[in-house]
Amino acid sequence: MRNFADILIEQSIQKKSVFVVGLDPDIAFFPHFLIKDTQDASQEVIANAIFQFNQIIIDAVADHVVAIKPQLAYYEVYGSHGIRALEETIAYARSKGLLIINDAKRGDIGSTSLAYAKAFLGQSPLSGDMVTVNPFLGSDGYLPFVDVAKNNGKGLFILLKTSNPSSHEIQNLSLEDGELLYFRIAENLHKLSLSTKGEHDYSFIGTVVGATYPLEAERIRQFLPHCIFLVPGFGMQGGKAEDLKVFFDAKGHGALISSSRGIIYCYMDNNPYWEATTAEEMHTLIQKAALQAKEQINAVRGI
Ligand SMILES: O=c1ccn([C@@H]2O[C@H](COP(=O)(O)O)[C@@H](O)[C@H]2O)c(=O)[nH]1
Repeated sequence: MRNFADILIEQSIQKKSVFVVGLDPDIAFFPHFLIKDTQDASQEVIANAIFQFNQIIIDAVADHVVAIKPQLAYYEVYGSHGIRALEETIAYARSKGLLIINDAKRGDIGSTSLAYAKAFLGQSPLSGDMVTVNPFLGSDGYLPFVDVAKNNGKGLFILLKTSNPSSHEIQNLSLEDGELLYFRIAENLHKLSLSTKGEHDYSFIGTVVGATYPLEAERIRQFLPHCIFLVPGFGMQGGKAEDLKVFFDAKGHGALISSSRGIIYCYMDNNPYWEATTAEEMHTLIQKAALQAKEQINAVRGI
């Protein structure tokens, strides 16, 4: 049956891109034309600057990315104003034809997970197309996301092997039978993916695998042929384009590669005067960085 993975794959074929830009707005790195006084500005002023920043990025990357990935923490920190900026960003990205991955990493007891799932995959103004989900409360924590995604034609990414340096502390713990914890979660995911495959043979239930762990990714890719990988950690965290091949299937599908700071703050690179960057300069530099990243990734995919 047709599912959200079909939409994702068809859009990435049409745009010739599996690249995703993360929207992690930190006003400490905003040029002065967006905000000058970061200490005393009201939350409303900050939220307006965040939306303006995001609009510039979305305009610059829209031709080169299949989705944007707002990181919820950067909006929640400004309370209701921040959430308003997020809602405006989601609506703006949609108007440019982009898919939206809310990087929220939610997961709770079943009843609360259901509420989270409705917030991020239902009819709420916060709702995107996909959401990241923390599986560490067990299946009653993530199954509500699966149900709501299925009923609304959307998708989710369950954390498996995250990109951060200490991810091994918990995710690589050895279980009694010698299996690693993250791999046990992969076994559950595989079962779910078999019964939720779409026309392109991928489930709408994907998984997060960091670009910083290509060895693990190779094994996970073989074991989970029906799950799309969301791959953060490319760029700023050290994930390299040349290591990305193992994240894809033989057709160059099956993974979305995401970068946040490496793209959205590229105007700071080697520029001691970055605070004076103009909107036009920001647009040009970010567009160039997104195009370059897309092409590097496509080269590895053989596209
Ligand atoms: O394993 C994970 C899961 C999520 N993230 C998030 O992705 C971005 C990465 O930002 P960069 O600037 O490209 O390093 C950030 O929002 C993380 O919270 C991750 O890094 N790793």
